Amino acid sequence: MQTYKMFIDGKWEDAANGDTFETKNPFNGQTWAAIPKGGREDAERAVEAAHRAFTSGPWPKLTASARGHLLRRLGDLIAENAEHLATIEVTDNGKLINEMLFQLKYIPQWYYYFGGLADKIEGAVIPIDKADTLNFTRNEPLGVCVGITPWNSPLLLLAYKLAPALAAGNTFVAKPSEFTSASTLEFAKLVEQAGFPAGVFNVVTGFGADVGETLTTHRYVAKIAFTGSEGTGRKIGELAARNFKKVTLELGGKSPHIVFDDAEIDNAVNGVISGIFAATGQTCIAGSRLLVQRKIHDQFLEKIVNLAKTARMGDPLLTSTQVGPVTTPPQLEKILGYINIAKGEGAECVLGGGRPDNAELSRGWFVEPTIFSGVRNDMRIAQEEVFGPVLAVIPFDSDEEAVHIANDTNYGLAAGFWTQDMRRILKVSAAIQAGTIWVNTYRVISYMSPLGGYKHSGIGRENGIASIQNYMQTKSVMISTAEDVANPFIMR
Ligand SMILES: NC(=O)C1=CN([C@@H]2O[C@H](COP(=O)(O)OP(=O)(O)OC[C@H]3O[C@@H](n4cnc5c(N)ncnc54)[C@H](OP(=O)(O)O)[C@@H]3O)[C@@H](O)[C@H]2O)C=CC1
Ligand SMILES: CCCCCC/C=C/C(=O)O
Repeated sequence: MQTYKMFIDGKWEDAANGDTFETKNPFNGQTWAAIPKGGREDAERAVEAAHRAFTSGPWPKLTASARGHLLRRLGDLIAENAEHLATIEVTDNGKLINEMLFQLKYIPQWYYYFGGLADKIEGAVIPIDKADTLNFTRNEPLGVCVGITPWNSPLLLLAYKLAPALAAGNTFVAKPSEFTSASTLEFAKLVEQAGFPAGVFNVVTGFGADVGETLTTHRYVAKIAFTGSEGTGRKIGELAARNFKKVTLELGGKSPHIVFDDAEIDNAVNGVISGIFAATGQTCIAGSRLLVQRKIHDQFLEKIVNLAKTARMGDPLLTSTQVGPVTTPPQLEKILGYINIAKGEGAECVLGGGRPDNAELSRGWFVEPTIFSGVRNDMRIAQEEVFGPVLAVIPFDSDEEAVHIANDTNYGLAAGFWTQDMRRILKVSAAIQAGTIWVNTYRVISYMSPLGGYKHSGIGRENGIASIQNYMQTKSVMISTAEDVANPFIMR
């Protein structure tokens, strides 16, 4: 049993009231760590520390190059500790070690990339149409930024927010999900080791309702970057709007994954299976609605069922495991609930549909890879985010119908399709309303490429050069070079 402390103002702290909560391993349901149950007071302390660090002390005096150097040093430390961090993530969220090792080895790139960008943030000199006036712009940091992250990929989704925020000169308070706080606290040790000044990065652990809301409403907080559910995103957006705080929201998805009849079928089968069953379906970009052209529908369905049947469920720390548990007991209940809803709606369960009948797996929070065929796009199983290993299969006839079904959802985070026809690739990728489109591949992400949602899937884009603008504001400076300032009562 491991005991953690929070990281506030460069110090390792218990919650003000001394409370802790347990964090459990989804593979066996066992408690493995105690996390401080921070509350309002702790959240306020963290924001105040971040505010002090932003306004005084060494951080605002650092050159942009020095900030970049610190970020690159942090990237190196993450790389050196990738295996340890990946193991903590797996113990906390049950994702496969293969996936988390890949993530942890890739995450340093965010700190290198945005570290490299820190000293390339330039203003402009604008030739305004005013005589004797020099006009230039400065891109300035916002102040205290808050990152509220979910349990599916805690350190990756933190990197999306923290790396550009620090590169731009802000300070930061992180609030990880109550279900997966340990990795962010382990990560804070590396921030300390990298030599960031006290208060520049803080972690408050605890529950969304009190810690999260305090962070969202505190008057010193300038910006909230959130990844999570649509419902919590809406709450955060509403609270932030009342005080004109800036937000980036990366919310849910019901991503269409389309297979046209000219697709390379074996590649498409592999892409579709990994699109929904990798990460046990617990990813906002899961390809959870499979649209298959009618001509190949039955053959394709048979192939994916046969492949999904072979998935090895088990200990996510074993590299041979292909499907791990779901992360939380509420999530398990939610997924089983949706499976019942789909059955009640008349969809045909052609694979899985419950918890595995296996003594070892029954200790953990496992759901069988599940496939429903005969789904209509107006069913709840096709419209609502399940966030689990549940695939809804819908037939279609024409390209127009595929695009119509793909877009007939409130979400618009991602989409994928498989075809060999270049004209179709260009037309369909333009017609689908989603922030990321994959063609003949799925779930590829890069620190260099913007991602985010259309419609209810969110506001703003993370990653890519432009995302650093989410953490800056522009000031326009006008300097008169005129010798006389005349005519006091007119606008200049
Ligand atoms: N887009 C994505 O990547 C994700 C989407 N989801 C979707 O959300 C569903 C539910 O998962 P859940 O964990 O409840 O997701 P939430 O959106 O509730 O949680 C995400 C983060 O927000 C925090 N939070 C919760 N309430 C508030 C609040 N009022 N103010 C500020 N922060 C808050 C949570 O803290 P705490 O953990 O303490 O509640 C957590 O850190 C999933 O089934 C899935 O559909 C979930 C995870 C990721
Ligand atoms: C297009 C949105 C991409 C979100 C990437 C984050 C994914 C995390 C995960 O799959 O765990």
